Amino acid sequence: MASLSSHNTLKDITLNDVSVGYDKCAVVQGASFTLLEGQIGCLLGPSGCGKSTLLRAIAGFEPLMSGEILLDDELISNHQQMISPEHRHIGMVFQDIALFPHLTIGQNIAFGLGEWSKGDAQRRVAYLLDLVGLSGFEQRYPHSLSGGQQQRVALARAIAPQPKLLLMDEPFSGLDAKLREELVPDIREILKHEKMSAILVTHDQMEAFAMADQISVMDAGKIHQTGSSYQIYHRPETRFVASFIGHGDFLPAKVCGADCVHSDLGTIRGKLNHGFADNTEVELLVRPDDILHDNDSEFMGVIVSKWFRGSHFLYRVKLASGKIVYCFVSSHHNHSMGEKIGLSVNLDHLVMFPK
Ligand SMILES: Nc1ncnc2c1ncn2[C@@H]1O[C@H](COP(=O)(O)OP(=O)(O)OP(=O)(O)O)[C@@H](O)[C@H]1O
Repeated sequence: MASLSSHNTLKDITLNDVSVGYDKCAVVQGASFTLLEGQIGCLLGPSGCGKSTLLRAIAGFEPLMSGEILLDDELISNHQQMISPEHRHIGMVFQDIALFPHLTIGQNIAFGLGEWSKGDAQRRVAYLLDLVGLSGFEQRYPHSLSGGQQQRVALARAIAPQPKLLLMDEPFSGLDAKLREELVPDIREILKHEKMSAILVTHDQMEAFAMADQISVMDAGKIHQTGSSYQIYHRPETRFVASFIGHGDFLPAKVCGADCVHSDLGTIRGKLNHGFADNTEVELLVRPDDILHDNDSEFMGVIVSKWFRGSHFLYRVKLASGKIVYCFVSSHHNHSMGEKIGLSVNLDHLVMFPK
């Protein structure tokens, strides 16, 4: 097995057409993306779609069936060879925090610094304790820390040896929602401060939005789209991405020109995502914030469900055609169930899929 020649610098990672599986059966097929130096990537998808398998392949725990993985243009895996995990200079953080219970917090963080001089290791530990907000905890033991504090230590331990890349497999899923909400932006800030390239695995899109610069949305072993949070929410490239990310409905529509469609909510104008011929029957993605409560509109719908969300209501509204759509309305407009309200659509890009 080969070994990487250099480390302690931050690197791009590229996956080219990677397939990984168990017992000759591929569970990840044709995965490709590049993550630039210092960026945080995310593999986002439902349970069982192959996120952890792909992450394990990047770490060097799973061989590739085909394709290749490059770290700073250096081949680390293809179907014939793989650099062993310990020679990849990749750090890992898991859901199961797994700190060493018999070692102090300082010793836990210093665990991967065996080749450093004692003085350098001490300085690195002190620096990281400060960075993760745990100065003064060096002599404590893991059991005396909260779950969030332990996860900060796990992060400090993983980045202590300055890996080329940090891999995080559902690192926040064992924490309660409130703690997660506080910890996720903190961890992002720490990684950005360290200019650390990282890949996060999660099935939680809010976590992905809060953490990642680049999200790869996966389903059934395939990456459907890689892009920013904005791109995957507003410019989904597949029907799966459109339905998995955020709330949304598909409105039956018919193309009526270069920039318009006819629908149950009238003629809607906007830029088309790709060229459909006139009269093509399509499904138009409409998000709750695309549908406006409009008393002047001729298009009416009946409220069939409502949720109070503080600043606004999320209504489910049944159109004359029987189609039901989401609609955000300011919480000053407290309509009753069964009430009819006027609706109009405000879209600048029309995201459509063939029917
Ligand atoms: N060691 C293994 N041997 C055989 N099949 C496996 C193994 N590990 C995972 N699988 C299968 O591979 C598929 C993908 O699993 P994987 O754990 O990668 O998905 P995931 O997206 O990370 O799911 P989750 O979010 O639930 O952890 C699943 O069908 C799973 O049962």
